[in-house]
Amino acid sequence: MTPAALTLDGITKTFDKRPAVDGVGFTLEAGERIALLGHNGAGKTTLFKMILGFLHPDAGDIRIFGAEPGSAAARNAIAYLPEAVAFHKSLTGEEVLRFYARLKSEDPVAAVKLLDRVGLGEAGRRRVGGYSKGMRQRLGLAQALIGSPRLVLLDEPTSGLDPISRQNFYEIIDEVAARGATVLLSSHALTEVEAKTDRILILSKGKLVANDTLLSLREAAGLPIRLKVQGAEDSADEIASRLGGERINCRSVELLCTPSDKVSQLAAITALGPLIADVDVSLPSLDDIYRHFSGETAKEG
Ligand SMILES: Nc1ncnc2c1ncn2[C@@H]1O[C@H](COP(=O)(O)OP(=O)(O)OP(=O)(O)O)[C@@H](O)[C@H]1O
Repeated sequence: MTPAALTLDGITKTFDKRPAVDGVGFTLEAGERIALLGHNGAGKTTLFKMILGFLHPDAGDIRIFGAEPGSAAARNAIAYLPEAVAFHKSLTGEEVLRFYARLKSEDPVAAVKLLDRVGLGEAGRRRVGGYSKGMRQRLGLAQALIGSPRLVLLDEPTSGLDPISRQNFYEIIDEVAARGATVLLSSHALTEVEAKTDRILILSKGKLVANDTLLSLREAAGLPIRLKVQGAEDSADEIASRLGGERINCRSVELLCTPSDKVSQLAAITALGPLIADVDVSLPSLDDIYRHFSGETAKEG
């Protein structure tokens, strides 16, 4: 049986008697794109450092394609883009990639071609000291992709990128996953990862409080669906009295319902005919779901 890309089992790491990572376990398969979410200090970077073999867990087991963190097999499989990526300022983008290609025993010519892929083709001969934060981040991504890694760890990779660069970044992530690599990225940009990843892990105070697809997390959270009903002229009061709900401004009424009540609630709205100008249906966002799961642990804490 082929081993999973990454397996964590009961991982715990304590600093100064405070658990930074507390009994975390999950498995990632080849070709998955997974978002790791959590507040500042939730333990995301500590988890990455243990997967990379930079830190040793106090308890538990980590396997990268069956290999121990830090072993030659694990290091060959993994690529990492740290949160604050830094390169020698006097080197050009091309020189940086050639340097890392040699470190990884990979082809420097193929590595330099990655500059085009991250939109830095024209800046490749300029010194990194003159790059913007977004350009350094893209160079970091090119560095991480040298040698076609099978497990790509990205720590807040899109911070500092403008909207077009972010889009371009996720297109590259899609390509990397499509050729079978597993991508684990940490982020605070919830709306951004919502449509761009296959599965979501939420860390709260070092504990893994959610591990599922957005669809399943939405179901498990049981958060209400919001129906914003816009009335035709002067009909908001009548809509509110016939359907219930809350007037949110002079023309609109907001109703909350469960997923199973949605269709019957929409039918009741439609039955009001000319009183209704428009209906807007909002499912709980990843923001709502994130707050739901991380809030539960905060209460327990
Ligand atoms: N070397 C260290 N020594 C002592 N405490 C540490 C060390 N590294 C991390 N911590 C603590 O462990 C906890 C988790 O930190 P970590 O950097 O993993 O969080 P994070 O989720 O990556 O946060 P952020 O989103 O702010 O980057 C924090 O309370 C942090 O202060």
